[in-house]
Amino acid sequence: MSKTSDSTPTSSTILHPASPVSAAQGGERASKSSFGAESTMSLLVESLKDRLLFAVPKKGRLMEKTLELLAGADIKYNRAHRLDVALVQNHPIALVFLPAADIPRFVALGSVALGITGQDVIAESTHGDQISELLPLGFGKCKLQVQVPVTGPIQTLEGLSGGTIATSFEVLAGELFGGENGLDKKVNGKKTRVEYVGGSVEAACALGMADGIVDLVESGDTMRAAGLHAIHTLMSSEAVLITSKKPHPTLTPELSPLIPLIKSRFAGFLASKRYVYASYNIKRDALAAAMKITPGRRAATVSPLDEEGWVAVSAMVERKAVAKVMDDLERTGAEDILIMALDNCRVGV
Ligand SMILES: Nc1ncnc2c1ncn2[C@@H]1O[C@H](COP(=O)(O)OP(=O)(O)OP(=O)(O)O)[C@@H](O)[C@H]1O
Ligand SMILES: O=P(O)(O)OC[C@H]1O[C@H](OP(=O)(O)OP(=O)(O)O)[C@H](O)[C@@H]1O
Repeated sequence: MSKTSDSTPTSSTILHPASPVSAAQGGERASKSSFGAESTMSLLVESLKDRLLFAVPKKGRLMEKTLELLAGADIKYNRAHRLDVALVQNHPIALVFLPAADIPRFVALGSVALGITGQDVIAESTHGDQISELLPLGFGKCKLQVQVPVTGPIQTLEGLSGGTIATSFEVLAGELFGGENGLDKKVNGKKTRVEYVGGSVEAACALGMADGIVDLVESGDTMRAAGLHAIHTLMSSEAVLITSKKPHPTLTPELSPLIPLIKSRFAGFLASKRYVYASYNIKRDALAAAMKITPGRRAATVSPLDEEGWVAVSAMVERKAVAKVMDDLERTGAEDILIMALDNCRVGV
């Protein structure tokens, strides 16, 4: 995660000044002869006025899954090369492509109405208390953990107090050790040094620069490869859809309904990836046992078969459990067990 400046962003600062565009062309690069850069930029800023601004990660792990989510929600846009703003073609929305680390500030300060970023980024941001989480998105899952060398002399949080910690999460690490209820006060009063490192944090101990680190863990491969292990978890994190707790200045009655609409579309698309649709036939006297295996999200659908004593059942089943569900159904006497992927759905949020 990179350090970010604290300047208050405005519409014009979210555009990439090196890529003048015409609003009429929906973000296509303008012909150089038609406008000066200033006028095309003011044209595009002008076109943002009647749109809901939605900040999304411009690179890294969160970007790919976010683009899938936008496609699943039928949010169509053209993004010109090197431009950090894209006008959505089928809704009054403008996408703003920003580093994940900057998105909480743009949302909290009202430069954009919606955003997608990691919960760890929000917690690290000094604007975290102004952010409202609308929907967990199920990707970007990781943990923020305190890690020390497996064979090192320090194996406890208390042992780290008064030493040196390397991290990209200065605020959260600082609070853990030096905060009002931090470890330093409880253990020995010595101040723990928190050194900011922008990347490859796991190398800090081996290079003798720190006694421990605070860093993200997803698979744990990096931690183990660096001869480290976790001794404390500060938080778990996943990507979330966020908005500001304060009413957004540009949310007109026309634009406000877009927020629940986007949330509902995202929730439905995410559910369609999490669940599959199961259908099968079973004897009525084995139905009770089968219902325990496929209770459905709300309830299963049961309909009589055109054969005495048999019923057809359909229910949504978690994709990750589907193999065992089919085994259990088979053992219960179910036949003609079919599993169908969901292209999309709406689940009510
Ligand atoms: N293994 C991981 N390493 C870093 N971030 C992860 C990991 N797994 C999930 N995440 C989530 O992704 C976010 C980083 O997203 P992304 O990579 O887009 O940010 P970035 O700033 O572009 O990357 P970088 O941290 O490399 O600069 C983290 O804040 C966290 O929420
Ligand atoms: O548990 P893992 O799956 O190994 O992932 C965790 C690693 O991923 C991130 O590093 P990143 O890949 O962003 O590179 P960086 O070290 O430059 O931040 C993070 O800083 C950890 O080092």
